[in-house]
Amino acid sequence: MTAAPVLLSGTVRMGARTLFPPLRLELAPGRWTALLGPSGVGKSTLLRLLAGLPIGGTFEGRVENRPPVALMAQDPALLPWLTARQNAALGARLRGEAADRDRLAAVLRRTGLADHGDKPPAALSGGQRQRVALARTLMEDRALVLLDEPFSALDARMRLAMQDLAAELLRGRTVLIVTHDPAEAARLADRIFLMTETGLTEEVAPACPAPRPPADPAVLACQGALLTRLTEAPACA
Ligand SMILES: Nc1ncnc2c1ncn2[C@@H]1O[C@H](COP(=O)(O)OP(=O)(O)OP(=O)(O)O)[C@@H](O)[C@H]1O
Repeated sequence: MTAAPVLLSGTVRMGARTLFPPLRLELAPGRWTALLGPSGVGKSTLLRLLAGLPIGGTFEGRVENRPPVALMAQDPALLPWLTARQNAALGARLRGEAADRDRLAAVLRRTGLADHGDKPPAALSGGQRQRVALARTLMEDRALVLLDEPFSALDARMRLAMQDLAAELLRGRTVLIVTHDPAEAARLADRIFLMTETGLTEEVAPACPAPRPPADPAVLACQGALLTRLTEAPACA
């Protein structure tokens, strides 16, 4: 979809504090990149910069080759006065367009929300609300898709199913997923980066095509290596 890699380079200052030193993150076109790291290190801030959204601090750097973006933020941010179905179709509504009804029905069905489409967010569980936000993201036809802990509220079985669904429906897109789950990164990503206060380091992703079986030996080995690296990384101030 995107011809050139999306490239973010630069540093962020939050008041007197440098959030992260100058770094360079390159997203391979049409591939999944995973970003892991301690809480507060700046992962969501990187996503917001890639999405072209304001951040709490000052960005000294640039984003190059940014195509149209869909962002699934950590907070589902559903509109409480709309139903689950209307929230899933919000992108089209905001653009003054009619949502593709067949696609909407299919996405709601495949996210397990077919029986919940008429409910307001307040009548949904946390995992259901997260799936509405996922459905909203999957409804968008964007070359760059940014996912901030998109499956964190889901039970193990649903998490695997939604990972498979996202891998299927986002095939060919450039995807950056922020996750605290090493197993998720090992299943889904073509490239994996660990973010610490000293910058980014690349970890080796399994070579076989994603989505990978969760018990694949290469996935388990990658998961273990990531977990070790994460437990060694210093916590953020
Ligand atoms: N709007 C803001 N104003 C001031 N500080 C902010 C703002 N947004 C984020 N920060 C600070 O920037 C730092 C990085 O936040 P960010 O949300 O990017 O971290 P993260 O790595 O995504 O964390 P987590 O894994 O907990 O989601 C944190 O110390 C946070 O408190």
